[in-house]
Amino acid sequence: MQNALISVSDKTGIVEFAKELVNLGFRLISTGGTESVLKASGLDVVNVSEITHFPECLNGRVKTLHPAVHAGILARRNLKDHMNQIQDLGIETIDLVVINLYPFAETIQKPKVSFEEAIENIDIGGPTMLRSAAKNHEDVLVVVNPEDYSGVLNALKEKSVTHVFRRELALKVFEHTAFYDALISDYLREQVDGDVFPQKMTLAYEKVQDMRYGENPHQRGAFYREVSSKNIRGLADAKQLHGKELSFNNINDANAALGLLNEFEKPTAVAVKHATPCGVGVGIDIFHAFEKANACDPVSIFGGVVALNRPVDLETAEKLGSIFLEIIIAPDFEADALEHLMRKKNVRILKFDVADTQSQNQIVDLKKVTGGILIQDQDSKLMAEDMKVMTERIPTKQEMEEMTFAWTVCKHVKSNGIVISKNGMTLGLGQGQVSRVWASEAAVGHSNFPTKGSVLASDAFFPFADAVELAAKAGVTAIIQPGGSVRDAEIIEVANQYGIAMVFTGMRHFKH
Ligand SMILES: NC(=O)c1ncn([C@@H]2O[C@H](COP(=O)(O)O)[C@@H](O)[C@H]2O)c1NC=O
Repeated sequence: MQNALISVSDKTGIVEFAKELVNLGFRLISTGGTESVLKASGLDVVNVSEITHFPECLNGRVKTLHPAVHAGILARRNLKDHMNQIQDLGIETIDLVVINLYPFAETIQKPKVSFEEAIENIDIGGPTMLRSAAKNHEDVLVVVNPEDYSGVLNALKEKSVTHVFRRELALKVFEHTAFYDALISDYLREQVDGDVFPQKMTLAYEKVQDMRYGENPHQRGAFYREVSSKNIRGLADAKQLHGKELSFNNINDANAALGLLNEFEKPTAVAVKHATPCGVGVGIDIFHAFEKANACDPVSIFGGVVALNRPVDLETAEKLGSIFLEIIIAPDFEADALEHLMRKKNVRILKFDVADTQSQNQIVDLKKVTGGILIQDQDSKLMAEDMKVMTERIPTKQEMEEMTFAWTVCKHVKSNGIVISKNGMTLGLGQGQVSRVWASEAAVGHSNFPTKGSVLASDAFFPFADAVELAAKAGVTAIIQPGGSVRDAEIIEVANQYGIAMVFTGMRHFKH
């Protein structure tokens, strides 16, 4: 008779699975809680202590950690010596191992969980048996995921348990235990020093969905959610109210829109195309904010993403609905507004409140490079200090406010980045250019509105005075930039010549 050892925290489907195993001729061995559930359904179960001849002890810290269990799992059936040894020791083989672990992830994500409770939810016996069984997968079937119960039963019934199938199950175990341990080390690191640049880096992500394809149709893609005690909220938590499944590019673009929107508290609308802002507006209400974002570049917004930080009313929905958009994201939608937007078959409507992410500035930023990964703090600050006025002319209060807006947007544009704005509305965005003067030309050149009386933000210092000359000709009255160029004196002098007010922020915002 073959032995199946079952010890599960998540008891979903275990009774049905165990019944079928009995029908297939397995004897069931189990631990306390699992044994009770199985026995309650009328199954015959041997408690593991009858195998180990040792009682469960230390409040369940030691139940299955015993040579009788591990030798029974690890003995190689084709090695006579192994089989003789276990026979001499009076140990029976364990042929099927069904385990799922203490819910460590769920525990550390509970609000105000104590350190003690987290530690008690580190499963020791379970991973040890899983690893033993996965190591000896040629002889032992190992099931870590309840979703595999039916597949395993089918394979057993049809006598079609192949080497490939065994290996697949073993792989699932090591993926699972590696993920589990990554969560534990992440949690402990948080408790110890919160070091975000540890010597050994492990990350815990679980798949949310496979995408139809990646950035291009010939690339495959999938979306993963970060799992940690920090309970990071992001697009994986957005509720899709309408439209087709999100694509790889949709998620990337929406992420860029939310990152920028996250900076603002007043009613704000952000339009993004190809992960690049193409219009940002701050208004007295969300309708006016969106009108500004749209007016900035009504051409590029076509097929783009719009993210808003206030609920959408019918008036705003009518305006949004008049444009072809891939995605609309807002904290909520009034019933008539949603009904109006849902008339459009293709638009994806996401309910997500960016305010929920506002305390998440501890998160690191990862960039994949060939053969490695770059990790840095998020660019979560705006300025090193209050704006320092560098010119003879001091900016007006209105210019100061406008420069703060332009600077905030500029933080989110690809370098070299230049933003021109007026009245809480971007007029022109020059981004992703390889020279600062080209970025300035693009910002001025793309404006649909007169730039006279506008302000200009530059994500890094001006290497030359050419961009300032260009801004002056465009009618820019105030410039915000980090400063720090060897030519700062010359650049300030040019600003003085044109009566432009210039402030330094002491902080650069490259975005490569
Ligand atoms: N201590 C042990 O030897 C041990 N052996 C199995 N477990 C875990 O105990 C859980 C099942 O316990 P129960 O059957 O008592 O509800 C499973 O999640 C299993 O992974 C153990 N618990 C923790 O390490």
